[in-house]
Amino acid sequence: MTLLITPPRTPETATGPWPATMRFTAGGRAALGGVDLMEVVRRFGTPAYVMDEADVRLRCRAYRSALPRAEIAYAAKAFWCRAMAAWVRSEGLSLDVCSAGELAVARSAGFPADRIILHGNAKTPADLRAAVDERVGRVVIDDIAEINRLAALVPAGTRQKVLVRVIPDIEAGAHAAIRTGGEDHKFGLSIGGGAAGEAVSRILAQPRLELVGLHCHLGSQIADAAPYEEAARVLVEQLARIRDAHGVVLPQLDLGGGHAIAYTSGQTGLAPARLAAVAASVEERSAGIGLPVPRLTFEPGRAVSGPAGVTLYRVIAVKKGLRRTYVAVDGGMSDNPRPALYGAPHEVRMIGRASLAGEREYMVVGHHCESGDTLAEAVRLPADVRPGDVLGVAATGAYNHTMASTYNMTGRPPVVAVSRGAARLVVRREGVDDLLRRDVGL
Ligand SMILES: Cc1ncc(COP(=O)(O)O)c(C=O)c1O
Ligand SMILES: N[C@@H](CCCC[NH3+])C(=O)O
Repeated sequence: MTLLITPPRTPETATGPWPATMRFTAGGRAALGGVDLMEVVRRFGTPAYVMDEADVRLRCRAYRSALPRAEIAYAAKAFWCRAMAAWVRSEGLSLDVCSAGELAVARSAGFPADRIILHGNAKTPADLRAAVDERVGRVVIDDIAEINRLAALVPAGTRQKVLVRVIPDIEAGAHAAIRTGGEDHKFGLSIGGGAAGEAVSRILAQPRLELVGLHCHLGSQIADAAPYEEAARVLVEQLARIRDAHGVVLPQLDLGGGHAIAYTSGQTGLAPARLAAVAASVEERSAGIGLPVPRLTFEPGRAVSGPAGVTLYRVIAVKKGLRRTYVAVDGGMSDNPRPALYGAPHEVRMIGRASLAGEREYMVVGHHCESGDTLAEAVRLPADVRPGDVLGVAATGAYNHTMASTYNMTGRPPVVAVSRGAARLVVRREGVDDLLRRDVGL
């Protein structure tokens, strides 16, 4: 197969949605991680999530080199399995988990507990117990009552490090459902309303907890650095207030994640380099008010795993409707709920054969029983696209596998990792047998 030479892309220069090692060939084929994607289809079937290990690693490195003094904690909720844990661990990242389940995957892959931060607005007893038993590095307090609940689990003679999640009251994020930084959301403790201050006082009075800093998370798919600058300003001010009120200098500031990626060729993500300006402003502001510079943490999820993923589908039906032509595939909202939930756009390419038929506009839909089951609206595909063809959907490495469901008793797709010319299964396909095993009825 002759591969078209495309210049290597880095997270800073990439504007398109395809992974770093994606190569489209003149013959209509596509290769990822040096593997012909039709080979992946032959070996693992469709639908299948394919993850480009090199792209993930490149993004981890871009964060570390743009923010050398900051801690980068990958947000597991975006994409999580033991292979991913091994990649981010070996790239020196820390980890943000928000359940005992995400923590269990991390620990089973040997992820060091002291590099793990546990989040959650409603941590269950099992979440808190797992965090303490596993000795995670930090727990982020998101509720006043959680302070005593957590402290009661910490063994005598030890101390659990904690951060307090405050509400910076900044609205940012690509969709209302993924904005988390305002007063009118379920996350964090209000600064203005006094809950954040009360949490700080209570933790400082609690001998089994050690307050090490403040946390905030604004939302997700934020393409601009300005909201982070503003959040940093609010949080540094709070560090100064805590110092003045309690004589305690907190050493850490966690600014959360939410950095945008490109879902289509027209979009640009928030490159890690743009966050370097936020880090610089924290240094300046801290110096300005006589505070030692806190260690910053960033928690990117989507920006580490999202662009690395391509989902492969088989076309099942092509149907001309009143206003548009539908291309229906063998997956849909069960493996990618984002278009239905947030109106998220996606770029789609036919792979596997060349076409000289020109292009026309289609709506790519899934095979589930509802009209909102759309994968991509108004995408251009070859005019002769037909059942049996294979489509690749870009930028599906974040919040696809982790948010997948078994709607209509559809088993979840496998995850195939590609790297240096080899493909390997890292999460197997869920079959009807798996689904039936849970059904203990009759
Ligand atoms: C506390 C926290 N940190 C990090 C993230 C990761 O977000 P993203 O994948 O948008 O970077 C989230 C999810 O929005 C979150 O809730
Ligand atoms: N699930 C959302 C992101 C939520 C981030 C978690 N706080 C998405 O797919 O965009």
